[in-house]
Amino acid sequence: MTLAPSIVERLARARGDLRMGVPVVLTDAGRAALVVAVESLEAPRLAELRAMGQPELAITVRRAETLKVRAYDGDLARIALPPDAGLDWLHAMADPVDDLRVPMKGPFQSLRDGPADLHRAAIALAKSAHLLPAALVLPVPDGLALAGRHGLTLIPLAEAAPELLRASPLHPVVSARLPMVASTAGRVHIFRPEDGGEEHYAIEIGRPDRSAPVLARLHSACFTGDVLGSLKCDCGPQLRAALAQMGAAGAGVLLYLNQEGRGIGLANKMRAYALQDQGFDTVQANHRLGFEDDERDFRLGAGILRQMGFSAVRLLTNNPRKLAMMESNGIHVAERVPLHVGQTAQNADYLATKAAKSGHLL
Ligand SMILES: Nc1nc2c(ncn2[C@@H]2O[C@H](COP(=O)(O)OP(=O)(O)OP(=O)(O)O)[C@@H](O)[C@H]2O)c(=O)[nH]1
Ligand SMILES: [Zn+2]
Repeated sequence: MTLAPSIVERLARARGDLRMGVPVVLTDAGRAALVVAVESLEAPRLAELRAMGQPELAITVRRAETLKVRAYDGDLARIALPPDAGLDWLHAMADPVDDLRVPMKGPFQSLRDGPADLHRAAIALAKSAHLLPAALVLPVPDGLALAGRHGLTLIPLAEAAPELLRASPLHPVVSARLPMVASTAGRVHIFRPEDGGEEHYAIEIGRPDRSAPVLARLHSACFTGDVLGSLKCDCGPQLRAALAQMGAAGAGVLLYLNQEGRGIGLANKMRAYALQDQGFDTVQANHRLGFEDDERDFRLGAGILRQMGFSAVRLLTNNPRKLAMMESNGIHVAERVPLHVGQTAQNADYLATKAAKSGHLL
């Protein structure tokens, strides 16, 4: 143990830096770049980056499809920043809110030479900071010296890549009894990830037998549905119905996973809702923002169940991806228990889209 922060700690710092609009230095195989998230970039830093060289805009292939930008790097596109492009142009490239009003922002000069690893890592970091997935990347000759001179966080990709790929280990923090409407025998367990990310919760009802499949639900946080009673989705009724079913059975475990908006964060989910008001469905809206349909990592649910001593579940869900992810992460799904509640006039299209495009079972 040393006083210097580890790579996991520096990655947590980098996420905080990007949210604050502070550049981060990424290095890989002798190359280096200064990276800022477009969403949090401000004019003085943009001017400084321009004065230092030729910044490149990195966006996901999803966003590139909407903008009709050529993508030569598979999952992403790199665009040379046009000489006259200012902050407004960059924000419009990242944020689809005005796409319909101002559909074409080109012509674009997509870059195809050279590796895109630093750009890819920049987008991954922006996503994990719950920002729009767009970054400005400025190649620099000596990343180490630059980071040292300005006190910037330095991330060597060779060290960071395994950390970005693995599910962060979670540690139990505390648990306490919680009598609830659904059951007076409730207990809330808090789990904290090592990577400085969101905490997740397990709500245990009764004392489920660890040697038999437990009635379980993986619930993804939905502030609008769970708390506000939104009629646009079925999350609130699903949450309450799952707890009620566990209460009636006398045993069960509900994981409340803080993966708001299928992992894109509440601000981005609200951006998706604004696009839905323009006529796009839930999947199209995510794509226009530059995200995949579902950015959640279900491995952490399996990890929490294992830590709590469960190895098999009767899973309350209509989502086949959850079944597959449980099995591939060492939790046997003995049974799928369907959970159809909370249909409203306002969420009929949303539920139909989930069945048609996301494979949800009816
Ligand atoms: N990005 C985005 N997220 C949404 C939208 N509507 C709901 N969510 C989020 O979706 C998550 C719920 O996931 P769902 O796909 O509805 O259901 P599921 O949990 O995968 O599947 P079930 O187990 O069958 O309920 C929550 O995190 C919600 O915040 C939307 O329109 N856009
Ligand atoms: Zn919801």
